[in-house]
Amino acid sequence: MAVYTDVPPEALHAFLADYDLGAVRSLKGITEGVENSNFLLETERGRYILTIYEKRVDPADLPFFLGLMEHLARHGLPCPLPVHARDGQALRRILGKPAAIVSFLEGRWPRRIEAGHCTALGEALAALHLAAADFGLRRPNALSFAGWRALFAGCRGKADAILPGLEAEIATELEELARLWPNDLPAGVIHADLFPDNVFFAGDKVTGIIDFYFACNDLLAYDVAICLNAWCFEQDGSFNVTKAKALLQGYRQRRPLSPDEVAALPVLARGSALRFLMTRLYDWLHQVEGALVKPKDPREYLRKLRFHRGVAGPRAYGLG
Ligand SMILES: Nc1ncnc2c1ncn2[C@@H]1O[C@H](COP(=O)(O)OP(=O)(O)O)[C@@H](O)[C@H]1O
Ligand SMILES: N[C@@H](CCOP(=O)(O)O)C(=O)O
Repeated sequence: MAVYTDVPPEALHAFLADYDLGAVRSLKGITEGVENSNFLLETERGRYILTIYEKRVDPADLPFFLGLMEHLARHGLPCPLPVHARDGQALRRILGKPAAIVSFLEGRWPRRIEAGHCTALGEALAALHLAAADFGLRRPNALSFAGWRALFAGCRGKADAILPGLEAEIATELEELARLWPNDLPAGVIHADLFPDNVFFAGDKVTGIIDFYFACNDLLAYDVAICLNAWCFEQDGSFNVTKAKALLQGYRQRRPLSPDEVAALPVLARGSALRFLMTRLYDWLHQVEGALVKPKDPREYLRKLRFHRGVAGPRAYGLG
C-alpha cells in the first residue's frame, strides 16, 4: 500500500489550477509501491501519475530524479515525462509536501519472467546508460560502501535474530568486497533499482521504466549486476543461466561490456546482493508498528550473495 497522504478535492483543484491539464475526471490512489504516495490522475487531457514525495526521499535529490526522467524520455526511452506547470516548474508542492505529475505509461510489469523479457530488459538498460551519458546533473550513490556500513551499524546486535551467524557473515563480506571492488570501470548514471515491478511490458516489448528514486552515478556494470539478481533467480532460489545469458546478450547488443567489466561481474553481483540484503535487513529490523508496507525478506538476498560468492567466474552467467 503506498498512499500515505490523502488528497481532498479542494487541495487537488488548487494544485491543478497551476497546470494546463484541463478539468479533473478522477484521482485514484495506487496501492503498489513503497516509498511515495502515487495516484492515477485522469483529466480532460489524458492520464497522468501524481506522486507526492514522502519522508524517505530527500527533496534535494528531486531535481536530479525528475531531470533524469525528462532527459531519458526526450532521448526516446519509455520513461515518465514530468509535466511542467505554467511557471515552468515540474517540482511543486501539494499539502505542504513536494509533488510532481508525470506521464502515464502503458503496459504491465511481468509477474512471470521469461527469457524474452530479460533480452528486452538488457537492451533497455544499455539504452538508458547510453542516453544518460550527457545528462548534466550528478548524484553519488548513497547506497554504496558508506551506506552499507551505516545500515550495518543500525543492525548491530540484531541481525543474528534472523539467522545465527549473519552478522559475522556480513562483516566479512563488507571487508572482502572493499578489497575486491573495481574502481576503474566505466561509470555513469545508473537506475540502481531496475526490478521487474519497475519495468512495464506489452508482450516482449518494454513500454515503461519507472521508479528513478535510487538513480545515481556509479559503475554501469553494477546496474547490470543488480538486474542479474532481480531478474535471473527463480522462486526456489535457483539461478537461471538462460535468463542471465539473455539479459547480457540484450545489453551487449547495445553497449558492449569490456573484458574488465565481464571479469568483475561476480564481485559486482555480490555487492548488489549485499546492497539489497542490507536495506531489507534494516527495514525488517526497524518495522514501524501499524505501517502499511510489508517488509521484503532479507534472506532471499543472502542466498543470492552466497551464490555469487561461490561462482568460479563470469562463465556462470552464461558468458563464453
Ligand atoms: N508513469 C507511470 N505510469 C503508469 N503507472 C505508474 C507510473 N509510475 C508509477 N506507476 C504505478 O505506481 C506504482 C508505484 O510506483 P513506484 O514508483 O514503484 O512507487 P514507489 O517509489 O513508492 O515504490 C507502480 O507499480 C505502477 O503501478
Ligand atoms: N527493489 C527493492 C525495494 C524498493 O522497492 P520499490 O518499490 O521502490 O522498487 C527490493 O526489492 O528490496
